[in-house]
Amino acid sequence: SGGNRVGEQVGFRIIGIDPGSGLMKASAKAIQDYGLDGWTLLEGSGTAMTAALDKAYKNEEPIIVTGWTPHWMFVKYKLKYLEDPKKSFGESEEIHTISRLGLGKDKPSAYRMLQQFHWEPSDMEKVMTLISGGTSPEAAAEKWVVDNPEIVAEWIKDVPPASGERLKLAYVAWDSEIASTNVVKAVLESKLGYKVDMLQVEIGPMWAGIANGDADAMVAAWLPTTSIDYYDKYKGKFEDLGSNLAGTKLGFVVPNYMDVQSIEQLKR
Ligand SMILES: C[SH](C)CC(=O)O
Repeated sequence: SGGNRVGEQVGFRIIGIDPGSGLMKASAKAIQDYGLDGWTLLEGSGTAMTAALDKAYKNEEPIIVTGWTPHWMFVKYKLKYLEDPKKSFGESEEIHTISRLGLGKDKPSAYRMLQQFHWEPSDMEKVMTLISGGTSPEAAAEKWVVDNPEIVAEWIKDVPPASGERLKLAYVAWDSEIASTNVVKAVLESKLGYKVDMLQVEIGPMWAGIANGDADAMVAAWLPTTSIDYYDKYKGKFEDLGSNLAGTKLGFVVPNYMDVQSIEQLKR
């Protein structure tokens, strides 16, 4: 069947990202749901996954990666999601902003800005694409802030400055969260006078850091499904400030030059 041909072409391997991510959990579920016996989901990182994709794409070689939207890879390459009729990857979700308990009292300006932070997938992809092209995350974020004064004005509406106060943002090194966290930092610093530290950690320590107060906030909670394990584990020990982006997607992603359309075709 098609699964054998495509499977043989990619060595029955799917190139994944960091093991704790919800995307990897959903990917393992898809392998189970579609009966993909003999297939291996390779653990790694977002960076390693995009490096493998770049190499394969340049040589027009077959590859299957775990992918998500928003992502610059859909701007840079001609890619498609494999159809997921069993909905192993769930529905489109939202990314939520999460803060430690008490942030609203201790740092009201940052708290208010974080509550008002909301943008579109196309906004995030602009920053991600600049970064993937070699611009530093800080410079890409600052450029986006300068280029989008009306959106930024919404985020800081009725927010008094807090000159010199410190704030700690936790994040996981996914290209989407590198973009969003740097944009939030740029606005907090340039518009509200905060000194922002960014703490890059794996997903588990990110949630633990918010729950134990080591970090003030993060803008990386994909919900209601992707981050649900951590959301449930730390329930009551964080504050959900709501959605900062709507319209995400998760799945298995392949270059358009591959003749495969659905996850079902991967079955041996
Ligand atoms: C990889 S997505 C940016 C988020 C997640 O999988 O938890």
